[in-house]
Amino acid sequence: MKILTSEQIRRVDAETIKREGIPSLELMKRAAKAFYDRFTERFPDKNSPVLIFAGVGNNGGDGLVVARLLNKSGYNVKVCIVEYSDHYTEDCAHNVRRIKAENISYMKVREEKEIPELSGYDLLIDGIFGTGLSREVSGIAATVIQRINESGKPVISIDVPSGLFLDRPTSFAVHATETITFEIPKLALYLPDNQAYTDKVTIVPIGLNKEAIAQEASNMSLVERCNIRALLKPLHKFAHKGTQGHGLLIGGSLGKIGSVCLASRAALRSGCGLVTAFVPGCGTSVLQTAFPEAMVIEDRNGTHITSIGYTIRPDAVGIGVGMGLLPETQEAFYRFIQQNRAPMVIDADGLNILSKNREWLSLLPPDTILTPHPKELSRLIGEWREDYEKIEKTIAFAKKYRLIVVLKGAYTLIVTPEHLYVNRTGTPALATAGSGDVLTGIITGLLAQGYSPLEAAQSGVFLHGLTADLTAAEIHPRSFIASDIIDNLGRAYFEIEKRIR
Ligand SMILES: NC(=O)C1=CN([C@@H]2O[C@H](COP(=O)(O)OP(=O)(O)OC[C@H]3O[C@@H](n4cnc5c(N)ncnc54)[C@H](OP(=O)(O)O)[C@@H]3O)[C@@H](O)[C@H]2O)[C@@H](O)CC1
Ligand SMILES: Nc1ncnc2c1ncn2[C@@H]1O[C@H](COP(=O)(O)OP(=O)(O)O)[C@@H](O)[C@H]1O
Ligand SMILES: [K+]
Repeated sequence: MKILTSEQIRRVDAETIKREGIPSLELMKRAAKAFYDRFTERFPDKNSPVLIFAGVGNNGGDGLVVARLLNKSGYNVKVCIVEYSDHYTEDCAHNVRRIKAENISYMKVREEKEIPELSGYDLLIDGIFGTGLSREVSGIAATVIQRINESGKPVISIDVPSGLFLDRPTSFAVHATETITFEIPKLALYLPDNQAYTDKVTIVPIGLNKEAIAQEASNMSLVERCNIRALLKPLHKFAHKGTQGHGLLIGGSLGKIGSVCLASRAALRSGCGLVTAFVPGCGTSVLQTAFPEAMVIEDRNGTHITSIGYTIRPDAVGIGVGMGLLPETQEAFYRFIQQNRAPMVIDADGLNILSKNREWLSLLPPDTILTPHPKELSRLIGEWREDYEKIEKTIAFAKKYRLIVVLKGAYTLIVTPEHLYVNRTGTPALATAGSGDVLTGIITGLLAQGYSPLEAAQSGVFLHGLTADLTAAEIHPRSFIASDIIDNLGRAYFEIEKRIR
């Protein structure tokens, strides 16, 4: 699904009206109905008092239609029109007349003293500003937003938390508990700098014209289940371990052998036929005991890697987890990347070694995958002031070295020289030791099976997060551990392959 800018969304909106020959009011109704359906599913208790804030633009118009729908189905709703301007859009003005005609209780707020007391409401719906926001919020709209945020009430935002800019940093906006956004994903909803404003995000279709969306060029998109489903290879009847790829995981040091165990197990569970772990001597018996399916090659040194040599021919390599930064290990890493030509994933200490020796970055074959968390990324590309700058710098870095950067986070970003992908699977359950090692293993396993680096990065990140989504009801997110990701990879495959009508 393409991520578009507010300008593009406005064009799709206008094109939908034109191409489908529908009045703009009809599109507003569709949007409000989509919001209403999701809202009533989440909040079925009709007795809970709901206050709807509506601005004077089309976001406010949506809010008013939502008020009408809720009122009609018996919800206890009141409307607060935040009159930050006298210029109502036509569709908003029409719906003000409709709520009057339908006797829905409403008030207009132009100054602070007119803002109603919020303590009597259970839920707030925010329809003050949407994609039309063009400047910092000030005046009465800012005061209302401040009150909403101070109320501590659950706030469900229509389309966008009011005040959130779609294309630049935001310093003040509604703190939404949930945003129900219309059909087109907006990048700002997925950026960590905006976490105070955007908690849960739900995308609802509103029947925008498909060709109008297709016409808009974008180098940003969401990774979706259907994309991953389409790229998964069939498992042939005559498959054998030799046809399913051989993954090699290189890493570990005394006290950090667990990381290679996790990565190797994850690689095998991702479906490759063979997995070998290359570890210092201290890791051999640990690996062979904890994970008998793996083969092990040991470094001549006991405690850390000093020289990476083997006679096997792996189809893909994952290097760096738990490896440490000792000078001999750095040397071994350098010699290895100079001669390795198998597709490669670099994580953890592999990334830290690269940030200490940036000139080595140009030795990496094109499409090598780096999987930094934000701290590791900053060591590679330097600090950033805000997310948009971070993304710009990451794209420049990916272009310069022709790499794929998997920037891990609540929403992991997959950055290639040409495109930015946003992954939405995963929960805070994944904020647990070793979860990144598992991701490295999964991506290595997928690469070994012959997926392209971009496919492996996308599907690896998607599968990894999906395990947490699927187990949310049975493994409490607090007690979920990295091995649970591995144990549920098969389930994630089932989910992706499931036919959906
Ligand atoms: N996507 C779709 O296809 C569909 C979209 N729909 C809905 O339309 C919403 C977009 O509506 P919208 O364009 O009327 O803008 P909205 O956000 O209501 O703002 C209103 C006006 O406020 C102004 N303004 C801006 N910043 C300001 C500020 N800081 N302080 C004060 N004023 C400020 C600015 O006007 P200006 O003053 O710049 O002339 C702006 O036009 C969208 O989010 C969705 O809910 C659905 O109905 C149908 C399908
Ligand atoms: N709140 C969250 N929501 C979704 N995914 C998360 C969240 N926190 C962490 N993750 C995921 O968990 C993994 C953590 O990786 P990393 O920080 O390298 O952990 P470790 O070093 O312990 O292995 C990443 O894939 C990241 O995207
Ligand atoms: K809003």
